[in-house]
Amino acid sequence: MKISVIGCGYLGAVHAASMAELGHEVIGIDVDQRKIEALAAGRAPFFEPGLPEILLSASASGRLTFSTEMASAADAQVHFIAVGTPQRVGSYSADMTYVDAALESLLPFLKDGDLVVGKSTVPVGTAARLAERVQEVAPGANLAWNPEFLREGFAVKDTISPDRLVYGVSPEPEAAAASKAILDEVYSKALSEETPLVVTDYATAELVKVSANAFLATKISFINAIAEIAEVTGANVTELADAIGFDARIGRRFLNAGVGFGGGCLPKDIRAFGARAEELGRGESLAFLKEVDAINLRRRQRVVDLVLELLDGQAFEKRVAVLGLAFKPDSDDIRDSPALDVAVQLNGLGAIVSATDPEAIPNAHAKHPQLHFVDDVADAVKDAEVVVLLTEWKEYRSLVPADIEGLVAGRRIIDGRNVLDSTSWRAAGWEYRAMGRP
Ligand SMILES: NC(=O)C1=CN([C@@H]2O[C@H](COP(=O)(O)OP(=O)(O)OC[C@H]3O[C@@H](n4cnc5c(N)ncnc54)[C@H](O)[C@@H]3O)[C@@H](O)[C@H]2O)C=CC1
Ligand SMILES: O=C(O)[C@H]1O[C@H](OP(=O)(O)OP(=O)(O)OC[C@H]2O[C@@H](n3ccc(=O)[nH]c3=O)[C@H](O)[C@@H]2O)[C@H](O)[C@@H](O)[C@@H]1O
Repeated sequence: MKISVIGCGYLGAVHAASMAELGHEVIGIDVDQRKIEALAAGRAPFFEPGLPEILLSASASGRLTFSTEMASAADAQVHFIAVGTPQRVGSYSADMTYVDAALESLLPFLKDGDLVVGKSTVPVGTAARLAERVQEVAPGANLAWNPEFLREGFAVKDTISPDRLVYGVSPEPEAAAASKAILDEVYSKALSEETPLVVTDYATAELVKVSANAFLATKISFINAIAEIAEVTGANVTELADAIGFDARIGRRFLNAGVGFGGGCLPKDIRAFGARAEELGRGESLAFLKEVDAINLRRRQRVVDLVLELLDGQAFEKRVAVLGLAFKPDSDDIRDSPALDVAVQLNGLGAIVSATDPEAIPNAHAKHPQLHFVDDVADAVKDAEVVVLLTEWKEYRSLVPADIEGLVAGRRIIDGRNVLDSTSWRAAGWEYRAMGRP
C-alpha cells in the first residue's frame, strides 16, 4: 500500500520505517527539516534499538522516502497522523494544535478512497471532530483512529509485532467497512499471526489508549505508595511486589518501585485524561489520577531528601554523581525524566552534580546546559560524596562496589531503581539507600 506518515518523531519515524520494512511504500513527512534530512540520509534522529537497521534497509529498498512537503502525501492512500500532543503550557490538557495543523495541511491532497488514520494520543471526541472536517473537504475520504501502544526501547518490535490492534471506525457502516479493509491490508502480517484485533467506535478507540496508559501509571504509583509505607515500617517493597505479583490477577510487571514514571506519554496522558473528564463534567471519575501524579512526583523528592540525609542536610558544594538521565533505559528521551528532574533539583540546592547517561547527554545538555555532563561512570563518580542511580541502564544495574570505590570521596549510594544488590554494597562498607526497601 502507499502510505504517508505525518510526524516523524519517536512514534512516526518508527512507524514509517516499520511499514516500509513490511513491504509498503512509505513517505514520512515532518515540518522539522533537520529531522527529515537525518532520516532521508538513513540516520535515526534519536536512539531506538533496531531503528537504524530498518531505516537503512527500508531506504535501500526504495520503499521509504522522507519530505517536508505535505504535497508528497498526495500519492498515498493511507495517511497516518503521528504528530505530538504535548501538555498545553499553563494547563493539564493536550495541545491539539499540531494534530489540527497536520490535518488541515493534508486535506487539500485527499482523494476519494483515501483513509486518514489517527495514531497520536488524543482527548476523546477528537476523531469525531476531525472526521467531520474530512467529510466537509474530502467527502470521498474516511477517517479511522488506530492508537499506538509501542514502548520506547522496544518500538520496532512493538510496531511490527504489536500485542493488539485497535481500529476506531466511522459510525457509518460503509465507511467503517472500507476503513477496516484498508487497515487489514496495512496490518496483514500482524493479523496473519493472529494478533488480537478490536474494531470499535471512535470514542472507545481513543479511550482505550488513554485508559491503558492511566492503568499503567496507576500500577506504578500504587507500588510506589506501598514503597512509602515500606519506608516507615522497614518492609521490603521488592519482595512484596514479587509476592503479590504471583497472583495472576495482579501480575508482577509494572510493579517496580523507584523514582517513578516519566517520559513523553504517561505523565502528560494522565493529566490530559483528567482534564478531558473535567470538560465532560466527570472530573470526579478520574480524580484519582491526580493522586497517581502526586505519588509519582513525591518519589523524585524522596531521592533528593535521601541525598540530603546522607549529606547531613547540606548539599551545597558537595559532589554528587548522577547515573542516568533518560526517563528509562534504552532510550535517549528526557521528556519529563525523573532522573533529569532530580539532577536539576540537586544542582539547584548547590550540589556539584556530575551526570552521565549512555545515550541521553545531548538531549539533557540541550535542555539543561547548566548541568555538568561527563562521558562515563568513572568520570561521574570521581570524588563524589554520594552516587545516585536513577535510570537502570544495563551497565548501571551490573555495577559492583569494586568498580567505583577507589574513585569516590564517600561510600554512599542511592539506588533510585532498586536494582543493585544491597548486601554486597553494605558488605563493602557503603551506606546504601533504596526506594522502599532496606
Ligand atoms: N513516543 C511514544 O513512545 C509514543 C507516542 N505516542 C503518541 O504519539 C504522538 C507523537 O509522539 P512522539 O512521536 O513521542 O512525539 P515527537 O515530539 O517525538 O514527534 C512529533 C513530531 O511531529 C512533528 N510535527 C509537528 N507538527 C507537524 C505538522 N503539522 N506536520 C508534520 N509534522 C509535524 C514534529 O516536528 C515531531 O517530529 C503523541 O500523541 C504521543 O502521545 C503513542 C504511543 C507511543
Ligand atoms: O503512550 C505511550 O507513549 C507509551 O507509554 C508507555 O511506554 P513508554 O513511555 O515508552 O515507557 P514505559 O516502559 O511504559 O515506562 C514509562 C515510565 O515508567 C517507569 N516504570 C515502568 C515500570 C515500572 O514497574 N516502574 C516504573 O517506574 C519507567 O522507568 C518509565 O519512566 C506505555 O508502556 C506504552 O504502551 C505506550 O504506548
